Amino acid sequence: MLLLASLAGFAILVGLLRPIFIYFKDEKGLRKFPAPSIAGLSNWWMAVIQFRAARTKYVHKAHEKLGPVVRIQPNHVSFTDPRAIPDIYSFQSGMMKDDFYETFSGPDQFGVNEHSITNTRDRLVHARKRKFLSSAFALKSVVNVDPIVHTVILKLTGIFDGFCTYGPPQYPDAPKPGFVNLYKWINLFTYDAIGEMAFGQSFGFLDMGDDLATAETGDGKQYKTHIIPTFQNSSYFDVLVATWAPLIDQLKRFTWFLDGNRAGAVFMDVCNYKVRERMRNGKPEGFRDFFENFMTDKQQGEHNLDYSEILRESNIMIAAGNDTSATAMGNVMFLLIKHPRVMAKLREELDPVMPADGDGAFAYEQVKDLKYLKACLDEAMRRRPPVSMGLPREVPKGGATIAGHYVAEGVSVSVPAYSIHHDASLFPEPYEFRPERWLEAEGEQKKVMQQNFIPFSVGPRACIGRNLAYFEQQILVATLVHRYNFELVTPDYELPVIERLNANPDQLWVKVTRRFPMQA
Ligand code: HEM
Repeated sequence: MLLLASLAGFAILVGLLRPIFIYFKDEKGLRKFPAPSIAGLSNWWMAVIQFRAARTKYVHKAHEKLGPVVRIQPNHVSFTDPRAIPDIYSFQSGMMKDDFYETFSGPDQFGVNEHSITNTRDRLVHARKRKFLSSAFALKSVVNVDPIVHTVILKLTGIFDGFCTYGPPQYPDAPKPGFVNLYKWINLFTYDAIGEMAFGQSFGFLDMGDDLATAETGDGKQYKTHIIPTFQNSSYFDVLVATWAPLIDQLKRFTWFLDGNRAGAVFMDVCNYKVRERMRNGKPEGFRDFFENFMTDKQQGEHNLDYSEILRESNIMIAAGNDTSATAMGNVMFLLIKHPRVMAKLREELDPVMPADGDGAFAYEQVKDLKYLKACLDEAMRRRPPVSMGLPREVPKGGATIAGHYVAEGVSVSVPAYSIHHDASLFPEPYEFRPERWLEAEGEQKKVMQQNFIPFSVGPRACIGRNLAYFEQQILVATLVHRYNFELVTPDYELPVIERLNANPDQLWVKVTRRFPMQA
């Protein structure tokens, strides 16, 4: 007994002393970088700020206090010097995604552990996937689905028109009667839209007014799940666990009973159902959905992907295609409602474009070149980037010089988009929501702004869905702004951020009324 207690005591002592020993030994020369609290010594500082769903906020504060280079984990250095963007993310940097991304892998319902385009760390595997997926998201493919998305927008406007006439249902969690959670409705829209665009079949969430999705296990059992909280729980849990990247597998094994741990598998079951449904139904009539685009090339040659890969990449289309876009649209709507001057100016641009006998939903052709609309979208993604945190990359063999600082190989490095977007030397008065800055800037200033605007990241791992993201925002935001007035619960309401993987807005309760008489 005594021997056991001594062994346990010894193990605890080693567990406590090891990080201190590593810290002072400083083999990678990281002690020269300042660190907030115990971040240089232990991963607990990161774990706590992730647990609070506020990683970027605390990393940003650490930079404000300690300067442009900060050690935010024992093996992770964060940079807010803009020179670090190409040094870390460009093609030439030679950096790959680090082991943080392993948290998004694991066996699927058939026991296969296939990496997706977003989390593979293998250069060749990534290049192959990027090639067959990029045609699915090319601007031409996106524009092709405009009539399909149009019908989904009309469904949403039909529902909102009903709210304006009869009042919305009584939501028990609404802070005031007659208010609706705009962010939730936008998220129902993004699911239905990606269902149509990617698989030729909507999720049917707008019709239900709810996010209850069908899921299918590997052995064919079907069940229902609320997909929005499922995805949110899963990404919150995965990112928290990734704090201890080398221990991800063990941590997941010992936390099997937590909802967040199980949520990833449930989300995969929803994707499995969607893919199986698409395979049963065959291709949709009249247009090429993204599924067909990535299964075959332009000459109709089959890519011959195996089911695990089809499932993984479909999962990414559903996950990446929803949460970021809904976040961006929730944010821009909130910022427009908060800034009536900007809203009025945007309407001046939109009103003449919608014909008097139009159906109320903008077509892509009508909005694609509207400059003020684009400036509003960019300004919102600058102020509230949907992916705010620094995306970690691993310094390759031989080390690297980042923004003038030598960093040893194997160290994780990152640049948080939020901090770059709020650097006053790049974006004057950075906390102001002023879309005009994108139209007024000229010459060198314009170049600086464009180079340091990184909501979609840059380089080989930059967002592949950027065209789709702008397309959805342009048509939906234009339609909502043109057709409705929105009122916040109180004019001074500030929309909180809940940072899981993406920096999601909290609930956005608004009162919706029609701008024009009901016939338009
Ligand atoms: C406003 C909306 C969006 C934002 C802000 C956004 C942002 C980003 C960012 C920052 C990355 C880099 C992630 C990393 O390095 O870990 C990324 C990658 C990616 N995004 Fe998006 N995204 C958006 C919409 C979409 C959409 C609509 C899709 C497609 C359905 C999509 C698909 C992807 C994919 C597949 C990757 C991985 C690319 C690769 O590793 O080669 N995204 N996105």
